[in-house]
Amino acid sequence: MGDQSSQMPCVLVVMGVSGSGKSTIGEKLAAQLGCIYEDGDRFHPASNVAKMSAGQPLADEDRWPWLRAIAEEIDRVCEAGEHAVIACSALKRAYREILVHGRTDVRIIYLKGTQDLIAGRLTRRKGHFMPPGLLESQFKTLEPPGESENPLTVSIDAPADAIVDDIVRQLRQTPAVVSAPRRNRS
Ligand SMILES: Nc1ncnc2c1ncn2[C@@H]1O[C@H](COP(=O)(O)OP(=O)(O)OP(=O)(O)O)[C@@H](O)[C@H]1O
Ligand SMILES: O=C(O)[C@H](O)[C@@H](O)[C@H](O)[C@H](O)CO
Repeated sequence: MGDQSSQMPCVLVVMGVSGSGKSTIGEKLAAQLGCIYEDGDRFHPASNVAKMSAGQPLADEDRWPWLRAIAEEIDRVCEAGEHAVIACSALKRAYREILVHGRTDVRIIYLKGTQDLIAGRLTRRKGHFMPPGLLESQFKTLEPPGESENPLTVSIDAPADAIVDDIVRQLRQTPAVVSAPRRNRS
């Protein structure tokens, strides 16, 4: 990550519903930071992609092995001393727990937008396996990250380059690591 590596977490997980811009923003962000970009979709087993392509939402059971594979990749990147931006919908808190648990050098970036805005973008998107019809279930499943997860949240209602600038500015301003748990004072 060039000069910025010292203040950047090892892995930035770009999360949000399908169509929120994870790939678009994630690729540009990685280019700006000078690190690798990885799309979480490549860790899906073929059965998951087939299910989504057929218009069926994934269940928790479908997502656990996929999330564990991404967590393994996060460990590999960090152990190798690399930096990466990884796109992963990570819709529920329990899913993010798998990606973040015990890893202090991972930061969540939440791409926040309305269903209307994203639906419009998805109907215009071409050549992607994910049908726009699954957006409603993505929003039903979504648990936006809470404060205790120390997310970096950005509005997606802006041009992609402006969103990336916003993320980089926030990364510089906020501490990467959640503060240590408070000691028991008794
Ligand atoms: N800030 C933006 N302004 C306008 N269009 C955008 C913006 N960000 C993304 N898009 C467009 O919206 C569509 C969805 O973006 P993208 O494919 O990056 O989302 P995603 O979260 O990676 O989706 P999925 O999870 O389904 O792979 C694409 O056609 C992309 O070009
Ligand atoms: O958790 C999920 O339902 C899936 O990961 C989806 O979010 C897709 O992977 C992605 O959005 C399509 O590219």
